[in-house]
Amino acid sequence: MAPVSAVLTDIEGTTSAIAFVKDTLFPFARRALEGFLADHGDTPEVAAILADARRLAEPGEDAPAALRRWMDEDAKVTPLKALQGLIWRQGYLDGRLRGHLWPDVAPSLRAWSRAGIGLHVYSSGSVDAQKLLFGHSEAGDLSPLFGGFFDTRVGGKREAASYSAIARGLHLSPSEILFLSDVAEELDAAATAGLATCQLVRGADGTRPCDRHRQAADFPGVATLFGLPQPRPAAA
Ligand SMILES: CSCCC(=O)C(=O)COP(=O)(O)O
Ligand SMILES: [Mg+2]
Repeated sequence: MAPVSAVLTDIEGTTSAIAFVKDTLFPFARRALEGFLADHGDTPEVAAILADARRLAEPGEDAPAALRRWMDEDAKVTPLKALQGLIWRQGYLDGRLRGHLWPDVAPSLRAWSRAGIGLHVYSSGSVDAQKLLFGHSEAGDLSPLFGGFFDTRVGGKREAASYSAIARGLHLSPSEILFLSDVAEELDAAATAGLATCQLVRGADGTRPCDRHRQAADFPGVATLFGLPQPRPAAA
């Protein structure tokens, strides 16, 4: 096993509770959708997202209807993810949203970063949404810890080619990168591309363990398995 020089992490189910994404973030965007489109639909950024949505919509379906359907299906479609990121921005900036992180995550990320391990994110949530979640997290602004942010623009999370592209983008050999996720199909794709993998099996999220990959209950457990530093003990 090559030593780990970089960690690539998923968000939902890995750094953050599935319930935060499904019960807080998604309903926030759903409630705000119509008003946001009415207020911002003419801006170049939102107009480009709507054009992309129309291109991917079913025949006869308009962009708002397609966006609502994708929300209902939890579809990982790039225009929906881009729009959700823009809607969440308002909530993060005015304090209605704060990014949930499991308590073990921030201390471990800080320890790994101090040790020179590169930290990167790969989520179906848009790059903007990733930066907002880590920038306005319950543990403060963690965005400076991360070097790279990747979303579905690089490809789907269940496709090996996406992980190869990320490794090329980071100028690293795939075997130096440790990918963390709760989802077996994502870990399978990463392993096919040659990345090291570890499944986060978080009891509170009801993750189904997958014995094709090494498993940890939290980030210190990942550190133990892969020889990464442990967080500093909390001050008494
Ligand atoms: C960037 S936080 C929102 C996450 C999100 O929109 C989502 O669909 C979950 O994707 P993940 O790849 O982090 O499981
Ligand atoms: Mg996940």
